[in-house]
Amino acid sequence: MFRTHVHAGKGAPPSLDPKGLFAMPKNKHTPAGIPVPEDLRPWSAPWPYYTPVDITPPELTRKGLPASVAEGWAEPHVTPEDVPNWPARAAMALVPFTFDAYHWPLNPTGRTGKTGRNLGKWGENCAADPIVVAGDLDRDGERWVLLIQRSDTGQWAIPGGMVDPGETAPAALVRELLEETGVDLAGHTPTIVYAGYVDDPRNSDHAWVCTTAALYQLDHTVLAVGADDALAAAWFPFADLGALADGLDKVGGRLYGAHLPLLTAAVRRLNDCC
Ligand SMILES: O=P(O)(O)OC[C@H]1O[C@@H](O)[C@H](O)[C@@H]1O
Repeated sequence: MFRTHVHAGKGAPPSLDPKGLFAMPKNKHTPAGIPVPEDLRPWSAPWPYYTPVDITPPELTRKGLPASVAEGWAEPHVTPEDVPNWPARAAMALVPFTFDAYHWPLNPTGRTGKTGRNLGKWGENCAADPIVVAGDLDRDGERWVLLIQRSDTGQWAIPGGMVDPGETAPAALVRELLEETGVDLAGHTPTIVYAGYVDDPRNSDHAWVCTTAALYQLDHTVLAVGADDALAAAWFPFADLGALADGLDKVGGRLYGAHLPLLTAAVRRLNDCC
């Protein structure tokens, strides 16, 4: 049985990923933050002259925000101080978080070296990630996972996306999969394999992604076509993460590294139950 230990945010161990195919995502639209030494990540560690990089893109500044709000993906609050319902948001959070002295929400993993917002919302942004697996190792000698190629980083990722306002995570799993691949799994009951923080390149000290990742198991692969913000959709070998690395290597692809903990959880679940 394949086993590996993965620290979220650190990528895969070199033995598993000698070619660096599971690298952490780089997003050309998000500047790098300042380096944060491990011992200064916790908010409790004093860092008097901490000056994170503001990663807010033009479409989320005071001037650009109205157009983004009209497009439906951004909330209208220029700073966290404008958000009216922090107690409710904190109570509903997938991963608990605290606030600083100015009542700005603080990233639950600590300092990121980045400030501002390059996500739809301040604080926690909820995503949903459908991990669709086909085939049976004993029956077929292989198992496959459905990935899409992201248009922002060019890396291969789970076909997930953000949960819309008023939408549930189960509904978002089905909607995102359909939008990005054309695969309709409405009516299927998936198994949640991961619920927590995602090491997304757009995360900052005050806005970050958490996700619910759920496993769907199909008997056979089905037709999948990249659509919406996916450049392509394809099935990759998924007997274990080594098989996935080999499959990516064959097409010269790389994994969206932030999804490695989610896929690791899926492999563990599959191998535990079979
Ligand atoms: O694809 P968009 O909507 O940009 O962002 C959501 C995705 O980004 C990741 O952090 C999440 O795990 C999810 O897959």
